Amino acid sequence: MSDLQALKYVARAREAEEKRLSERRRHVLVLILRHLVDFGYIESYEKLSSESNLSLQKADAADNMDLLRIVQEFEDGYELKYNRRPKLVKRLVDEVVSGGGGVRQVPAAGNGANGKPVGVRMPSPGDRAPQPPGGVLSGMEGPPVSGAVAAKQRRERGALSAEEQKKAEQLERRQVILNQYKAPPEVGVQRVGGVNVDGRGPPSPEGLAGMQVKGVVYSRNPPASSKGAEGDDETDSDEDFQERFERRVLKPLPASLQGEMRELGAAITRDIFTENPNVRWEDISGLEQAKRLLKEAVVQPIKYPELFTGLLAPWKGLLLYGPPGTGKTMLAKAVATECKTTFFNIHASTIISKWRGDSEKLVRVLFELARHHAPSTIFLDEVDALMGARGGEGEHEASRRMKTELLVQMDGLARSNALVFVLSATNLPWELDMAMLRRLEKRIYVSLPDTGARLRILETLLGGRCSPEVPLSRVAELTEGYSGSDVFLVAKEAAMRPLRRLMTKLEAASCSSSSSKQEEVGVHSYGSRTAAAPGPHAGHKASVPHPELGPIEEADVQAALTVSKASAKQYEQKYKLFHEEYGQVGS
Ligand SMILES: Nc1ncnc2c1ncn2[C@@H]1O[C@H](COP(=O)(O)OP(=O)(O)OP(=O)(O)O)[C@@H](O)[C@H]1O
Repeated sequence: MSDLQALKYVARAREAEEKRLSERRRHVLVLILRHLVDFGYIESYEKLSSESNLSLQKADAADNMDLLRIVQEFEDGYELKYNRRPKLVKRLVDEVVSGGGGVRQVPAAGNGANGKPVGVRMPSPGDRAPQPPGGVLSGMEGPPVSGAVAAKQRRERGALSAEEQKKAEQLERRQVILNQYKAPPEVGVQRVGGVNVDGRGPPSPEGLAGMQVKGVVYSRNPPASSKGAEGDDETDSDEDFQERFERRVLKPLPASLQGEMRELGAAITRDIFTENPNVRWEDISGLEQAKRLLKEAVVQPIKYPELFTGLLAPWKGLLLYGPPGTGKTMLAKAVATECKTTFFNIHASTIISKWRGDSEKLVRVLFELARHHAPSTIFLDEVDALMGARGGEGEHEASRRMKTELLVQMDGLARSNALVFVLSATNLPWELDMAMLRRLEKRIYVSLPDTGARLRILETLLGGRCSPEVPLSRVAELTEGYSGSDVFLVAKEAAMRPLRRLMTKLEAASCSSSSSKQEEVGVHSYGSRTAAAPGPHAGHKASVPHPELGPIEEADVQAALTVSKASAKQYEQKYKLFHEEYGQVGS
């Protein structure tokens, strides 16, 4: 097998394993959601649902499957195998644990004194290790891990035969492996969104309003960020996207985010792309070099991290700059569609207006979340609005602090190995703060489209709608200086014209039909009151033939060209100058 194939194989295997893990995590969450609803813990359901972006409308426990049944089957299977009931839950307060060598007092966890959150306890040597991946039932294979601890103690006392010794070593190795799967403290199911889900605490009666508990009819809206993800018409690629999204976002917020920071974290999570933006590289006409560079900078380092190390470590800050409407946002969306990263779509206004005064904290939380959900891309659209030159007249103190924080976070990224990229876009690159520009080390010029790219946009939009006489290549030449968005407007204007002609015909036809209807009704009503029955055209327009939408003619395109002008030409020179001075690549 060649090195390249081997790398591909490793990358694919890693992806498959990640996929399995994410699916299992998702299944557990769905089962918990179902359990909460079945037992009336509606507030807890709501919290978990919004935190995990899952709802029972989207996925439910399979028939005859619920958490209680799984636990019962596990207990029964365990008992059958080891002749005793498994211990599933341990009390954390003043519990007396009998270990191999005596009696030990477990301190109450999370009382504030030890700084640990409530309900989370650091592992101690006597703990039973968590089950390995593969589901609760597969965890039954092999003796319980506490056996490894006991064996170790006996071995230390020299009380083991050679064979027992070997077995003990195997058990220890197994424990080490199992420990690798130990859930980080924040993943504990004992507290979800600050709510106990261990069956204690009363269900909230008001939370039950509007909710049919069995077979859930959940009347409230799902969280905004999950809207659209539940559509029926998802294609395969959308499912892939959704799966990737869930793989990252189902992870609860990091435990380090507490109180106010947790709220900010939840707000930012809503800015993660939950729907597939569905922009493929091939949807973007031209800009071949920009596409290639983006792939090289973001896609490949994630796919082949082994190759992008040391000197070849990926760029962490990227800037797309160029005239408005040239496809910068499209490029970013293609990154979101095609790259397997969590995509934080951050508009300058999200950080500035919504969080006035809190922007600095928001930036910190944003980067923390991006690391938490890595590999991630933070897309900062209109980055000039966020990171204009500092120290300007009338600059607000809060804005200055936010900018400094952004720079600090960018520095942190550059130093770390976390696969987090900052992809930013601007129409006004010369207004960017110099320190920020320096940190956006890969600067990609997204220029006005050339003739070939304009022709491709026109063909994509108008192909099949135009009469064969329309010379699209000539139109492409005539639109020199137009941005992709300007070309789109020309195409739209041209396509509107046959529609207007059709509308005129339809209106005329419906006028003549209603006047003939009036005439008929009039004749009857003048004749006799009882004969005023509707005529053949009354009440519907069945006899009016529907004119067809004709093709776009050359005159339509000419007319469209006279009303849609190039909007972005005036700054072309300025972009070129900036590109020569600071840009690294043309497109
Ligand atoms: N290269 C392109 N290929 C196909 N369509 C394009 C291209 N460039 C622009 N367009 C069209 O123009 C529209 C606007 O593009 P986009 O929003 O990506 O531009 P932008 O550079 O981000 O603009 P702004 O800087 O004003 O935000 C797109 O929705 C698309 O219809």
